[in-house]
Amino acid sequence: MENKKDVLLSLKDLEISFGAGKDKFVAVQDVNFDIFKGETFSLVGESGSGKTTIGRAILGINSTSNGTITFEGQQINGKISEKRKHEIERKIQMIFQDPSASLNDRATVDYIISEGLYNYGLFDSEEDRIKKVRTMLEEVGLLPEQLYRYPHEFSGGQRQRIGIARALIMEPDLVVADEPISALDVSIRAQVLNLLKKFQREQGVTYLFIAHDLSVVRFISDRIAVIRAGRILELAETEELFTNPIHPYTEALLSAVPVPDPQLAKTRKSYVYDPNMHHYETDKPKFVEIKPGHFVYCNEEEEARYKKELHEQGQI
Ligand SMILES: Nc1ncnc2c1ncn2[C@@H]1O[C@H](COP(=O)(O)OP(=O)(O)OP(=O)(O)O)[C@@H](O)[C@H]1O
Repeated sequence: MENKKDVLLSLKDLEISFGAGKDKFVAVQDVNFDIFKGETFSLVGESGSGKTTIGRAILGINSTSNGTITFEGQQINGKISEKRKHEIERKIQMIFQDPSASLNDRATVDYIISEGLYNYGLFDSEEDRIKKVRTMLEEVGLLPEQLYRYPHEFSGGQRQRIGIARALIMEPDLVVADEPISALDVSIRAQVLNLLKKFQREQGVTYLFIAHDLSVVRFISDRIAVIRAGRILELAETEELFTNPIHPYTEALLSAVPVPDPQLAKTRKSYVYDPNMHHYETDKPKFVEIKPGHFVYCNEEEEARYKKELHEQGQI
């Protein structure tokens, strides 16, 4: 197991905008976080909050308008050499939400899983390549004899397994998993999450897991960042976020998470978040580390109030 505190990816003051002039739309701003080697870091927020935009910027698909993305200590946004770009495209892989749309339906499973191996010459001989692909198929719970089938011959869950095989065969350091289970049948979601965790244990791969639902990420994440309207509002270790949420938006999201215990469900407060309570343009909020490892986006007055409350509760 690698030291979890080694930073693999770092986003600093990241801003991503679309359009220009009066049509300019800032989709992501003030985004600051590090992802440690070997962890599962989840980015959670409602539809349109900017999760996919951040994931695509890390992969180099979206360009950034401000700030830096650093991977293995080197900046990867903005101008980078073709050689470095090629290297990163192997090291950072993506798993998509909709396995039907993301797999080429005219290609066999063998071709889909091998494509990256061909692009990077990651095999010694044809025999070696087939062996790698067969082993990977078994690793994701499919049968080696299904090698020459086409994606439409598989169920949704099996197609997602093909998508996972295609990403993991590249032995990436980071996998951006963008809502990898939300298009799947509820009954097979846990299996796919377990499969992702298995690869993490075996290969030490790091995940940036994107989801719109906190309950999905609770059991797989080491740390969670909550995003709303392009800004990260809170970031903490998973249990810390669930037991001691600080930002009112996180509290509102958590009050929507179903609680299995009916008694507990009755006593839990229900929060409604009013976005107008924050005046970001005039307040100059910052992403402040309120407790060790627990960050909240807040202005000075909120910071003082949060700290006072935590002090009174004996948390700091
Ligand atoms: N290419 C683009 N051009 C213009 N606006 C865009 C583009 N891509 C994304 N946006 C806008 O940026 C915002 C963030 O979108 P994004 O897809 O990142 O959200 P998301 O949190 O991933 O949502 P979802 O869960 O629906 O995928 C949205 O308002 C979206 O309309």
